[in-house]
Amino acid sequence: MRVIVALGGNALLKRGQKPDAAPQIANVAVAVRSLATLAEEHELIITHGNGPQVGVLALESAGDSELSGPYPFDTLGAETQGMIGYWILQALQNALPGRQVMALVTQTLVSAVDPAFDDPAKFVGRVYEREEAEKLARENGWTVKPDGPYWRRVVPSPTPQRVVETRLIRRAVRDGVVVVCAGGGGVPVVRDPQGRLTGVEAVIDKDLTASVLAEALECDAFLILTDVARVMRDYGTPRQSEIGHTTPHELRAIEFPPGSMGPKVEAVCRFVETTGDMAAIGRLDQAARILDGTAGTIVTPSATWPLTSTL
Ligand SMILES: Nc1ncnc2c1ncn2[C@@H]1O[C@H](COP(=O)(O)OP(=O)(O)O)[C@@H](O)[C@H]1O
Ligand SMILES: NC(=O)OP(=O)(O)O
Repeated sequence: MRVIVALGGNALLKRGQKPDAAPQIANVAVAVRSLATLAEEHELIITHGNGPQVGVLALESAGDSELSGPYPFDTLGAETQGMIGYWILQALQNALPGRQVMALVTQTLVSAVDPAFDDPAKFVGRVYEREEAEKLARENGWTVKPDGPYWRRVVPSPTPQRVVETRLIRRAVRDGVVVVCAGGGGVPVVRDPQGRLTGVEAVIDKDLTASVLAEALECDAFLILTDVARVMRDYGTPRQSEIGHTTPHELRAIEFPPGSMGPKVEAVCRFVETTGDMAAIGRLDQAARILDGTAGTIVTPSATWPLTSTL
């Protein structure tokens, strides 16, 4: 089987956790332990988020008095691909001796007139109490929005159209390479009328890009790994309950928050509706169990879809 896995940026750097390298490398190790099992049996493509990390780099660059201004978000996105891609690459190489592994700087095409440029929605950086977030927004010209009980900076997040390096990724996967790519949803770029690429100021949702890539690479399964074991109904209320096996039709009838579970649900629904294959959302350390249908929220075209066919 060909399997694509998206690792959450917040799962790699948990809300409230200090953004040092060491805890993130430890979280990568947890993810890679569960991914190595998959790589032994399947073709594997790994994407990852970068929301918390790109915010750290943005703050660093904004605080550097040597610079005439902060680095733009396309450049910061590429930096996070290098940093997180390196952590995943090394952990996979150590876990899978003899297997070829590659981490690729990847660009994702978006539309220059995407309405998302006028309505920032992608959470980046750390969480703040409301008062502090609003003060920082006034001082730095940020937009901030609530993220659960906290507040966070948001930046535009246009819809991913295509991963520029798709053909190269397909070739590497066919050659048996485990490919780490499209980190942070891919560096956002637009193509001008002459066909030239230019970066734009945005952070793309990695779950939506993973869905686009999963379709283009004809993946058989799409897993989103994050910090919750299952998607919940009535999340955050006393009535909350875990969703086990479900369909896009059932999921689309439930409202999920934008910027966190919303894009994940949209990404898995889109993949299942378009391909008729299975997708799932679950915890970072349970990849193999999620793929065999014994953990996570499993999304299939119909409720009677035979889960054992993913084995
Ligand atoms: N209905 C829901 N079920 C489960 N988790 C939810 C739901 N709605 C919102 N969430 C939140 O979504 C978070 C995962 O999204 P996010 O932090 O963006 O993940 P990541 O960065 O790992 O991709 C969970 O930690 C949880 O707080
Ligand atoms: N770019 C992106 O979707 O990052 P997160 O997974 O950290 O939100």
